[in-house]
Amino acid sequence: MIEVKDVSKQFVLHNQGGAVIRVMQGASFTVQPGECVALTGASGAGKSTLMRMLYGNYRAASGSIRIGDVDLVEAEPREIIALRREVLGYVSQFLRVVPRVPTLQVVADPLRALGVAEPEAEAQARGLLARLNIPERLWDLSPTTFSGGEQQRVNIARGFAHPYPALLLDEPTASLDATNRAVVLELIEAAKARGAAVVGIFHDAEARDRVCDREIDVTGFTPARAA
Ligand SMILES: Nc1ncnc2c1ncn2[C@@H]1O[C@H](COP(=O)(O)OP(=O)(O)OP(=O)(O)O)[C@@H](O)[C@H]1O
Repeated sequence: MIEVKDVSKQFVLHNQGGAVIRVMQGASFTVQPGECVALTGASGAGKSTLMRMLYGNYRAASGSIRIGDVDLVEAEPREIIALRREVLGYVSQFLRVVPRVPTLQVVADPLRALGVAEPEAEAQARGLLARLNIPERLWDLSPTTFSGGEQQRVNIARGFAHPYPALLLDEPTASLDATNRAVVLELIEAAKARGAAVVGIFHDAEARDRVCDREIDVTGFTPARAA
């Protein structure tokens, strides 16, 4: 489902004399449906950079990243947008939303974009918000003023609303208490059970050990080591 082959990445710092920073070389791995893989490695090793390439925010310098039937290295922006709508979900650590949009709508939006009928999209959003213990009195408010943990749970509800075949998770349990952390781990396990291919960064080692089948240490892809 997710197939990364010989990916390299470098950054050119145009405002610093065109300095070139080579951060990745020869990154190759596959994630099967129903499998969860954790990206590990020391700070600065390239976990976030790899995640951004998997989501299509950064373009790899070479190699291929196949998710579904799209190669993110070659894809046109409209193909990436379609992939994100239908196939590739992403739960980032922080919620980014359009101001003044109510929470219920924030969570139901990905379903509406897929053509799911309004009552069904809203019912699904309500179910997830309740499961993630967001008080019902908050559902009609914009999440911009919510606490860090509340915002993260809204983000998780949004990311799990549609059964994406591929899912990227950036520290999905970072700001959560024990109860909500357990709910998120159950959601990840359920996604795997229905066949999602999951890649995540988990600094929460216990969570990682529970839901991940395998770890990939991205230090193995840093140019000095890979050379
Ligand atoms: N936009 C960018 N421009 C220039 N260099 C960058 C950029 N993004 C990342 N880097 C560099 O790439 C390297 C990898 O960074 P990255 O954020 O991917 O590491 P990480 O493993 O996610 O670290 P952490 O665990 O601290 O978040 C670092 O040396 C960083 O400075």
